[in-house]
Amino acid sequence: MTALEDAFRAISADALNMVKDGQVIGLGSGRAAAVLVRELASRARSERMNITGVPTSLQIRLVAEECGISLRDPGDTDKIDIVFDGADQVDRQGNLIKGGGGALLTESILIGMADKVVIIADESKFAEHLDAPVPVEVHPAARRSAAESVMRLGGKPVLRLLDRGFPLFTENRNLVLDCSFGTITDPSTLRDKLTDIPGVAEAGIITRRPDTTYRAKTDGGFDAI
Ligand SMILES: O=C(CO)[C@H](O)[C@H](O)COP(=O)(O)O
Repeated sequence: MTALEDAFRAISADALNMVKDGQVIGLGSGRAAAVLVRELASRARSERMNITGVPTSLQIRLVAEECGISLRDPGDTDKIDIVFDGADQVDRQGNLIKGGGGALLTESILIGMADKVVIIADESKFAEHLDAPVPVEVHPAARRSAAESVMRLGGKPVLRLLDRGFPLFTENRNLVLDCSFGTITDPSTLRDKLTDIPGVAEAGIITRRPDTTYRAKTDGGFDAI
């Protein structure tokens, strides 16, 4: 196990102190979320807590199923007690870039319905301002028109491809444009402009400030903001 995985496990142990019996828990996607989900399952078992997980992707659903967490579909849920998720970048104000795994639409929906948002990211993801490419989920019929609109906003869109040049399709059968804007000084306005583009299902900028943000350190330690 790497020091970073140690840090994710230590963070999970701390973060799971927030979870109470009977709660509905949003399960984010990615590596940090996968560590937390495994810890959640073992905590729920050892403390005999009855927890319902709501997965943000098939990736995390598979992890949760393997651990025996009982699950509910996002579409059957209107309220989540706590969502635990990762992030691709975190700025000083707590704005996030998400969608590195292509699960941005459901992640954003769960963050929107959660009472509490907890983010776990390694220290390389923290920056003064957001400047990483913004994943933008687009309907295939808007592949070109949405890319043109992104360019008019000053962005450089790149269609996300898998190995051998095959395009990535999200679980919603959409495409992802990874859009570079340089330094993003006004994430909220950029998010609004991107989500206004016809055919855009979601933009991977989250402006809801997390209740807790954990920073995993490469020496195995962590801190919380
Ligand atoms: O937004 C996401 C998936 O769409 C992930 O939360 C994000 O990519 C971070 O993943 P990891 O913990 O593997 O670095």
